[in-house]
Amino acid sequence: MRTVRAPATSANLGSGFDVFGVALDRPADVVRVEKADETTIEVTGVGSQYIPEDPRKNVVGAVADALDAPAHIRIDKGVRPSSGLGSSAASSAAAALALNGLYDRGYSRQELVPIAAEGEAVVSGEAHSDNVAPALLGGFTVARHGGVTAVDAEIPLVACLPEIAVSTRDARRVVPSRADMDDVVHTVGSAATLAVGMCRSDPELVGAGMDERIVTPARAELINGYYDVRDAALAAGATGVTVSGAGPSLLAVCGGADRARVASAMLDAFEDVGVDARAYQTRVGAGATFH
Ligand SMILES: Nc1ncnc2c1ncn2[C@@H]1O[C@H](COP(=O)(O)OP(=O)(O)O)[C@@H](O)[C@H]1O
Ligand SMILES: N[C@@H](CCOP(=O)(O)O)C(=O)O
Repeated sequence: MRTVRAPATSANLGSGFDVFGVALDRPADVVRVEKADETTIEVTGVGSQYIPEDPRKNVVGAVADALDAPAHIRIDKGVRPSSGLGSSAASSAAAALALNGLYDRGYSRQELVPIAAEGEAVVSGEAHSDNVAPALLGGFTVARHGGVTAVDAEIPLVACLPEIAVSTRDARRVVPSRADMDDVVHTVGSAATLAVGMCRSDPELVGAGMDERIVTPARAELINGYYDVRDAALAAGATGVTVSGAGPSLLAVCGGADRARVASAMLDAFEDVGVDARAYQTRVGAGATFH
């Protein structure tokens, strides 16, 4: 038997669409695997009523297939599905690491990234690895076609999750297929700033580098109160705010001393538009760990 905890993640960070990701210190999924003749799945925890236990529909079924590692898999969800916090990726990454250990497959964490990404294809139609990469490797990650680069960063964060469900599949449909060159240049400048900020653990640079004009405005439309909550977080001291993943969560970067104030400003702003929400005061954290 093997048990692995894998963290929530936030991917894109505004300017790094389908490329940048960070592991969050909390919340997390816990996945336990035992060898079996065929794969069966049990799901408990946050939002488990919305998660299929059929191995063809649950992301961990695809990961078990990819590793040729049939198992009884128990998932204790800490990351709500359809949250923009890499819920499916947390399960995929945890299952990949746990099954790799259970069956002694010997893959490195880097090698497990495309395997865990097979799980993402089950729910969003694409094997994008910008969530599973930080869930496995921790820190700030850059996922490109040639592989993944990861760096540790000390950055305080607030992830604010409203009681709205936005599926990644639907939120990918609103992404424009073309962009103006001015906006592309702006995005490159932001992305470079953000990457430097992560390497320096500088919340000002990371916040400034989240500014993006192509994908974020299209997705903001799917989140009731997005601009009010963003502005409230900025007024409370956040250095940058964007849609977390495909939404509906918002991710704010700030100095450690401002985190509680930013979290409460975001919650109040959601409440003002009649939306219940919860806020995680968190930071860039470690990747999946064995228990
Ligand atoms: N192990 C799993 N954990 C979370 N969601 C899962 C899992 N397996 C399948 N799903 C399905 O994936 C969808 C959530 O994934 P997604 O829309 O990408 O949200 P998130 O941003 O939270 O990962 C839901 O429809 C859910 O039923
Ligand atoms: N790059 C993807 C990330 C989706 O993240 P999720 O946490 O919402 O599943 C996208 O932006 O579509």
